[in-house]
Amino acid sequence: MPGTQARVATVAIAGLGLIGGSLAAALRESGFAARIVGWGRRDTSLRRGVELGVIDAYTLSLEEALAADIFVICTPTLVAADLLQDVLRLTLDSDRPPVITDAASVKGNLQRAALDACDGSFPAHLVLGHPIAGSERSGVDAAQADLYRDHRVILTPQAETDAAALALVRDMWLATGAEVVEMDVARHDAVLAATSHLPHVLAYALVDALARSDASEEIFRFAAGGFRDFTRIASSDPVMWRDIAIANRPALLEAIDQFSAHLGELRAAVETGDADGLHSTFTRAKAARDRFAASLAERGKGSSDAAAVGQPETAKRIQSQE
Ligand SMILES: NC(=O)C1=CN([C@@H]2O[C@H](COP(=O)(O)OP(=O)(O)OC[C@H]3O[C@@H](n4cnc5c(N)ncnc54)[C@H](O)[C@@H]3O)[C@@H](O)[C@H]2O)C=CC1
Ligand SMILES: O=C(O)C(=O)Cc1ccc(O)cc1
Repeated sequence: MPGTQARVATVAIAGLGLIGGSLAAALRESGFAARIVGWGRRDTSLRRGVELGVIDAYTLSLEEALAADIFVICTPTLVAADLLQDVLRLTLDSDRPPVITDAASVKGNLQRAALDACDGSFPAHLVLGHPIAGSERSGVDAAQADLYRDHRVILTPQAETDAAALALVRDMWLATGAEVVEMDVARHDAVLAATSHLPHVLAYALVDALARSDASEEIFRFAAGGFRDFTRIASSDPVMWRDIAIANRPALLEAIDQFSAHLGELRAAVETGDADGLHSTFTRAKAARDRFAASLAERGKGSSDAAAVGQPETAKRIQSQE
């Protein structure tokens, strides 16, 4: 941003897809960093990132990327754990390591990876994070500078976390227009298992079950808006969700089991024609969903639910900022 002093010289983004590309674009637009550099193992998305004006430059050298002030891991969840270990091993003895952070959807596996790489002590320069914003799309071409605006970002600092590192990561996300909250790692993984990972598993399961049924052609031909709304997230990237399901196994199993028990109760109500039971479940759920929709509207995410989750129809495509 012309005339504004950048908070840091360089932010390096590892994994320039939807999430990394949107962060890069937002930070460029806000002037938070003087320079945004992409890092990856192959240059395809990185070259595209420069073309789109999302990043200033890129490197395939991890050592070079680690010269940045902040190194943000935005790769799929299981890759993130391996990369985090490489990065921690390379920076542990450094006098001036970059602040390391990430955007992955599960935090427990990264916390364990960090402890493993650092002989059981949590590194002070690591701040694990998770933006609660995104969509079913992936890749740098889907990046949006306003993806995080008015959305929450969860940071999970530990007792060992350096206060200045935490403040820097907090400021980085605030510069994207997000609201930053802090949470315990286990709590994060339990809450996200229920509100994000379970719904994705259910959407994939429903679409897969119907697609494999004998009447699938007819079923999809007559599916209406409700089916489309319920199943949008089954268009999400299978690699990303495979990684999330594996990384968050205990919490996701708990969420699936609780939901299965609830579905079993609903099944019994349908079987026995328990009109009161069905009516009270649906009434409770409607009230909860209406409260949720109202709170989204209040937080200023636009007039529709679609805007709240960053659907493509509402996406502002990245314009070249060169
Ligand atoms: N898509 C979403 O709505 C959200 C995703 N997340 C998390 O953010 C992370 C990134 O997700 P997206 O941006 O959606 O995925 P994406 O597929 O759009 O981008 C991932 C990027 O990582 C790179 N990558 C893959 N394997 C790599 C490797 N071995 N080494 C280096 N780079 C590699 C890819 O080339 C790509 O540029 C994931 O951990 C995901 O769980 C978090 C919040 C929302
Ligand atoms: O597409 C959607 O509605 C999402 O739920 C986006 C999303 C995906 C993964 C996350 O960890 C957080 C948000």
